[in-house]
Amino acid sequence: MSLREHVLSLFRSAVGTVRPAPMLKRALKLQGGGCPQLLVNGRAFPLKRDLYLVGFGKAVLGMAAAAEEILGDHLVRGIINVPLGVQESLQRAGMQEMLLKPHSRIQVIEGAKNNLPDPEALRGASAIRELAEGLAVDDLLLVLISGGGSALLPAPIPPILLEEKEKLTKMLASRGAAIQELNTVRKVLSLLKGGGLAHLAYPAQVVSLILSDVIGDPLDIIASGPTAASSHSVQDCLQILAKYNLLRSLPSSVEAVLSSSPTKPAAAGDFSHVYNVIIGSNTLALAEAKHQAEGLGYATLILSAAVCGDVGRVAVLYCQLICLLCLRLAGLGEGPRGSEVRGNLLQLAAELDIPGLNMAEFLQALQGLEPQKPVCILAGGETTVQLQGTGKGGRNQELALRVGLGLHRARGVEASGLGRCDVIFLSGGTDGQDGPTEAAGAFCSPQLVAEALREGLDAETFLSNNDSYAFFSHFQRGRHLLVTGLTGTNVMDIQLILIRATDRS
Ligand SMILES: Nc1ncnc2c1ncn2[C@@H]1O[C@H](COP(=O)(O)OP(=O)(O)OP(=O)(O)O)[C@@H](O)[C@H]1O
Ligand SMILES: O=C(O)[C@H](O)CO
Repeated sequence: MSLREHVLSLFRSAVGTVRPAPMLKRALKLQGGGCPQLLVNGRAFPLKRDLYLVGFGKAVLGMAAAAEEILGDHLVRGIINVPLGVQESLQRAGMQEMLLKPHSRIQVIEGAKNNLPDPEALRGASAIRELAEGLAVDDLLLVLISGGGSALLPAPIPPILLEEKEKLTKMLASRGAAIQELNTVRKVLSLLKGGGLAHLAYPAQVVSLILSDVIGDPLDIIASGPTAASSHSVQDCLQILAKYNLLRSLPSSVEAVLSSSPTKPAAAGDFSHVYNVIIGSNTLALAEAKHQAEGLGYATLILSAAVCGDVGRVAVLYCQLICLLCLRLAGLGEGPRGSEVRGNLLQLAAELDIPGLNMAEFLQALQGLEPQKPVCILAGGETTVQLQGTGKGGRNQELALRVGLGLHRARGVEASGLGRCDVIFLSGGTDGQDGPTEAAGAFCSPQLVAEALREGLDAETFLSNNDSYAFFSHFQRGRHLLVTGLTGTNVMDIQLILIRATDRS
């Protein structure tokens, strides 16, 4: 198999493991018989009375279909809020397994056009709220949560109006607020976020199955943590509003809610009736790909599942890493060039401040890999692109093109080692859609930019207009685009590097 076939198969296996059906089957089991119980990650919850289901998020339809299959007649009723048009697109894509059966007990409400809260999402949130409020002590509420859940579960605290909350969210996002900041504000202004849903469901047992689309898998940030204890207070919210210069332009309704909010977050003890479990994440996807890569004979290491920061700087990090791996395979890793590249990597890691990444330890682990084996490095996370141009692209295609350009330049450096290795780099969105394009991402090699120049395509010109999709669609008629179609899941993005010594026989 070629490197290209390997890299595609590894990406597919990473995504496959966090698809709704396999994920739900791993996490959730039903033990029937006289005293039926639900086993969630091995923990038993007796089904004493009624079992209900609610859910909200972009991947929740497939999760609900898989859950209903497992729960069968034990499920009394369910309500899920999912993105507008998702049933039709899954139908069109032939993904029947992600759709509910005709006589499903789960009601589907579609809303949140363009990932923004709207009256439909509000209607769905009210229905979920009513269901939760009506639960009794021996009931069990299964909650399915995935990315996009914040917009799909709007419940502004009165007198805040939906439009006011939407406007505030939009302003924060357009001023560059990170998801952690955005959701810290959302939690304080909502009846259901920040643990609100879990409170309303009390005294029923609440079990939440969560697909994480946030770096580090923070329970209180993913979909704004409707069943998680919030670690933030109203002061944190005020600080964020001040940072983005919004304190003076707040509607009076928001001011009223902020001034009457409790100053301390709820105690963890208030959540003793709740079991939150992450059933899918970037970390899990990378672990599966690692397992597969080892099976294919690669010496494999995971760099991090939290790679974030400016796409340009992240591209430099990957280029330097590839250069180091090539030097190593060429037996030049310990020379002056190797030391220089290691120094660059330590500096870049410090600058990017990737949560949990210890670059010195990673470099140490690299040295311990079997020297003759081909190498596979896995990573994941979400970069940021500051749009300068008017072109079409996504952060994964932009990253792949930038890495291609960096490797092209590095090939010119004496004793780079790149000429002695076959290299492939892939970056892809696990949801199957990178930005507003039909591709999930793209791959590159050190030869890509030179080959494109021969076709009259200048990578730098495309990059300066954020036009990575146009570049990859034209180059070799799209051969380097990663096209998977919608996958029905989302655990951010994945990057894969495969390197082996060039066969000179
Ligand atoms: N022309 C472009 N070139 C590069 N990146 C782009 C371009 N246009 C949009 N983007 C990036 O694409 C991202 C939005 O796309 P996408 O919907 O895949 O991501 P998202 O909003 O994080 O949603 P999800 O979490 O569901 O993947 C933004 O981060 C934006 O910066
Ligand atoms: O819904 C949200 O808040 C984001 O997708 C993060 O989970």
